[in-house]
Amino acid sequence: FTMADKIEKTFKFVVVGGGIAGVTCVEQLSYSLQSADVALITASPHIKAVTNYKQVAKVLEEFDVEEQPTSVLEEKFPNLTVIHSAVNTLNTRSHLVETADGKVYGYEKLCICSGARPKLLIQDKPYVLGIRDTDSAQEFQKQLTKARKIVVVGNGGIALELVYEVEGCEVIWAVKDKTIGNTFFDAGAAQFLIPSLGADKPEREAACKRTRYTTDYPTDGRGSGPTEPGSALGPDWHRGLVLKGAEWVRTFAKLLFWNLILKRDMFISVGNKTLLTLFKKNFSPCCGQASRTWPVYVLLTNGKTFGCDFVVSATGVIPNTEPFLRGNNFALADDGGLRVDDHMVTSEPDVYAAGDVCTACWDHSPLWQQMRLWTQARQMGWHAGRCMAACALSETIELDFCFELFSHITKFFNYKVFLLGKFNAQGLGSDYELLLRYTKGEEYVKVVLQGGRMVGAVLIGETDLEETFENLILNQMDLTPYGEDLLNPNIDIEDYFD
Ligand SMILES: Cc1cc2nc3c(=O)[nH]c(=O)nc-3n(C[C@H](O)[C@H](O)[C@H](O)COP(=O)(O)OP(=O)(O)OC[C@H]3O[C@@H](n4cnc5c(N)ncnc54)[C@H](O)[C@@H]3O)c2cc1C
Ligand SMILES: NC(=O)c1ccc[n+]([C@@H]2O[C@H](COP(=O)([O-])OP(=O)(O)OC[C@H]3O[C@@H](n4cnc5c(N)ncnc54)[C@H](O)[C@@H]3O)[C@@H](O)[C@H]2O)c1
Repeated sequence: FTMADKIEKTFKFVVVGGGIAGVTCVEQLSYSLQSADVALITASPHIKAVTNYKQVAKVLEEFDVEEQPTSVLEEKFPNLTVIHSAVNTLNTRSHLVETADGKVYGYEKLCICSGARPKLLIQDKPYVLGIRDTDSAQEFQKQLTKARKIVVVGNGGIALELVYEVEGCEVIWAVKDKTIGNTFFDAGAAQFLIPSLGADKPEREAACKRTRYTTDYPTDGRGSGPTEPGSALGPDWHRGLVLKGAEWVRTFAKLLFWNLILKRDMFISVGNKTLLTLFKKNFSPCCGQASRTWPVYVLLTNGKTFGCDFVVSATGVIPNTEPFLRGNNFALADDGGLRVDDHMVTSEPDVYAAGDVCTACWDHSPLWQQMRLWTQARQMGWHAGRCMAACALSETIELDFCFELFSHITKFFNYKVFLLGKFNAQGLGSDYELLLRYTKGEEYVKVVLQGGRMVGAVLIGETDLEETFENLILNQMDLTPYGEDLLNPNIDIEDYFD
């Protein structure tokens, strides 16, 4: 039998993936073309839905994210069919997909929203864990309840959240960069945040304008199996998970500033007895743990060795492209994502992609960059849905305004964080100026100026400057006459520009 002999049904639109990108795309399609047959094929039994969406300013947005049963979507959109299975094969020439249960579906237009998975330094379960979906977060939590010491490798969003949240367990944080949080922060912002690592956490968390991740009901292992990745966790994923180690005492993360480079070949994971013995002979004890043996040892490139219960590899993501590549001719970007143009179209005819699986390869606005984030997954899914519908109706649409300016609202170490534009002067070379305002423990404000115009900003704490700064970046006003008054706390900057 060929795939074509087994076709169950042909849909006008098929979307693969029940994460934020796929669900937003499906909603957009089902809403714009109510008579069109739409199918959502997803490996995970639940979908991620955006709720309480709020536009904070012109591009800054916030929303909650709920894990919902797929029936909620089907009830809302009568033209939608949800198929619970993973896509195993795609044939772009015949416009067919085959799922893990052997069923074949035809499509006129397809959107791939299969997300990404952790880029683990080494595959060695249960000693090396990645965190992506509900199952992997629960596995981490389970292992942590028995752990006395863990090693966290990586310096991005997940590592930052973990070293702050984990309690009752010693944390060795292996950072290869000179400062912490390098995917979001420069050295100044890192310096501002570091004292929070050693401080007691506040009893009540500060109210925070950020997207929130919730599950409606207790997670009980209904999640997808190991070969079927679930949707990515998102903001506040650790809320509701007790992240306590075995000793049940509050210790603070140990920040080891040794400028480590942890390369795959230097990273020794030991389930292997020979290595363990060999290793123990040369093992130079540290942190007063001389007499203990550990399930796994980690050798860092600075020559230090640490024993621990397990390692968290929080070292970025790899787009989930594999099932779609065989036999097709997709152009891939350097980061492994499916290359898409400004209409979210891949290099294969009638195939679109959105969210973490794709790489935005259009000419970006000078103030936007792709980061694999919740907000961008929503924006791309929405834009892909609009483009697919417009194409079916022979209409043309422009790239949406949200891609004009990068914006991200989040929270680290219990501080509100707003990132705008070229917040770390990305790609500006040396042709920029920085203005800084720093009040220890309260706020960190950084403005990036180029040619007297604001091109980026980092706001940490309760600054209330986000809307004004977003405006100043979007309108590209010459700010030279205001000089350093721009950040003068005694001047109400909003009145200034009204
Ligand atoms: C721990 C953690 C914390 C995060 N925190 C934040 C944050 O605070 N702020 C923020 O902006 N972003 C955050 N992110 C990033 C954010 O979650 C992702 O960028 C976003 O969820 C990506 O959405 P997506 O729809 O592209 O992919 P995913 O959410 O990964 O969804 C992919 C979907 O595709 C399905 N799928 C995969 N392969 C197949 C297949 N072959 N066939 C059928 N279905 C398939 C999966 O089951 C899943 O439903 C975080 C990520 C993690 C892991
Ligand atoms: N609050 C938020 O916005 C938030 C929170 C968590 C996760 N996320 C997103 O979720 C995704 C996954 O998070 P993540 O933290 O794994 O990825 P990330 O891309 O944010 O960070 C990866 C980190 O790993 C480091 N790294 C890479 N290879 C390494 C190696 N061999 N040795 C040591 N360090 C190495 C990088 O320098 C970088 O600091 C990202 O897209 C991230 O943006 C966002």
